Amino acid sequence: MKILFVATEAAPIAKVGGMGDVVGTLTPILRKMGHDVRILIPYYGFLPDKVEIPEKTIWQGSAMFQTFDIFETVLPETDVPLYLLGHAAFSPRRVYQGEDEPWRFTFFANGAAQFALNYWQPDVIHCHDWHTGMIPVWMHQNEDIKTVFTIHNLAYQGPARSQLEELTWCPPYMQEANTMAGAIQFADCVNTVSPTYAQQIQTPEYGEGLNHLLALKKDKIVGIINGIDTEQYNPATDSHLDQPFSIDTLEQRVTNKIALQEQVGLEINSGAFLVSMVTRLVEQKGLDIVLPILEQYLKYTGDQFLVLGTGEERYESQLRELGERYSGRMSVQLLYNDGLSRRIYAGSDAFLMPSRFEPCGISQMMAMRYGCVPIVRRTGGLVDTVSHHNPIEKTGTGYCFSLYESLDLYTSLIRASESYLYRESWLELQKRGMSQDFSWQRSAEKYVQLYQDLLNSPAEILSSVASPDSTEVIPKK
Ligand SMILES: Nc1ncnc2c1ncn2[C@@H]1O[C@H](COP(=O)(O)OP(=O)(O)O[C@H]2O[C@H](CO)[C@@H](O)[C@H](O)[C@H]2O)[C@@H](O)[C@H]1O
Repeated sequence: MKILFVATEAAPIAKVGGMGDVVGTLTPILRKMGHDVRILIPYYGFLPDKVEIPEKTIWQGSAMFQTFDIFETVLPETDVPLYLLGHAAFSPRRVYQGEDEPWRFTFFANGAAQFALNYWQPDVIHCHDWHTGMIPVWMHQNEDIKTVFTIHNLAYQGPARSQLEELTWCPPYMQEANTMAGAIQFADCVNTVSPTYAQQIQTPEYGEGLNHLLALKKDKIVGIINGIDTEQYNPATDSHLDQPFSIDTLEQRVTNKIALQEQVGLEINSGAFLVSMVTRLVEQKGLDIVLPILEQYLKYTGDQFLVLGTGEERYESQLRELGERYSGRMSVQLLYNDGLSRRIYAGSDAFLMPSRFEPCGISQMMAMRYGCVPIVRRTGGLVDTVSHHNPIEKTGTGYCFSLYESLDLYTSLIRASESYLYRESWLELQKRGMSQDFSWQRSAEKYVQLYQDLLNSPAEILSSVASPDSTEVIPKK
């Protein structure tokens, strides 16, 4: 099959969050399975620092009264052909955060559709999030190209219909309120990145205003859990670590903890319980329930707290202020740094992810792979990837709490912190996390099945792709 991934991110060269991980790690696996998979992303200003790009364009096209160039290269360390859509709008050295976002990404989607129609025609265009949401709308009546639309973040829905109409061609049959809604209505298949979240988004609590539409389209919505690149993210071979280790040499992990404490300015104390977060600092990630109890937690315990992330100013400033007051016990790293994120997974004792909602979550899987125990809220993909620790039965991989409330989070933190004192049981917990299979293989097979069903008989998608898990009871908020 010929599949074109169209997205705004692709790890390792243009990654802001988990969508980049998915695009950059799923595509090489699909190619290994024998499919001609290629990626198209915008040609951002910083890309020449990250990948070799020939000066010569391979194709020129036009969209929304503008011309654009297509350059071809290869995603580093893979054999995935990578197309870059070049235009002045993408020259700044950033992926997001411009006032021109609605225009530049609608233009990108338009250019991508032109590219697929006129230069390299795939069997399936696999679109990701609102930025590419108009592609399924425009392709709706094209019988040769099917579309899959993956929701990584339902909260960002793109320009509203009224603004869209000023930007581009909105076909008369498109009645939806914004780009994301258009994609949900017209894609041949919509998927999100975990079975639990696929169910949750059909409820008012998680539907971000689109729950009715999603419930109406439920027959074409599936949940396929994300994987991680287990070769790239392997504590036994990761060159960013001071001391590589495996499940059999877990006692050596402490060297990474000490090196991390030293690097981020925490007191060097291998016995202190070190809890970390690596995250975009946005409302989704649960900062609103962390901040009210953080000071109390630091006062009550001798634990250490570390945050790596960037995002909204209100969160950055509150964290910075607390970090200054609890210097040595709390460290706040307001930056994006892949190497440091790996050192955090390898050196911290616990990884906190108290998300308000979580389509899948990749960080908690990376944490477990590196022997860092997750403390998560039972929501979305966190339900599907982390199970609650039961020291008697010797089961579970982390600490889970249910309510989106500071008190529930606090209780869970204290419980984890106290359990850390029982070293043997903690070691077993770490090992259970490290033994989980988070590789892409099973999910990649589900995507292939989904593409194949789409090309053969669209009506059968759900019966063959949806896993039994997708009928799970939706946990209450
Ligand atoms: N400051 C920083 N420095 C270095 N690395 C950082 C970083 N901040 C974040 N990261 C990295 O970015 C990734 C975050 O991925 P997640 O899936 O956990 O969340 P995100 O909300 O971005 O993804 C969205 O899309 C993905 C993919 O579908 C879904 O899993 C998820 O639920 C959804 O919200 C991880 O690889 C993490 O290490």
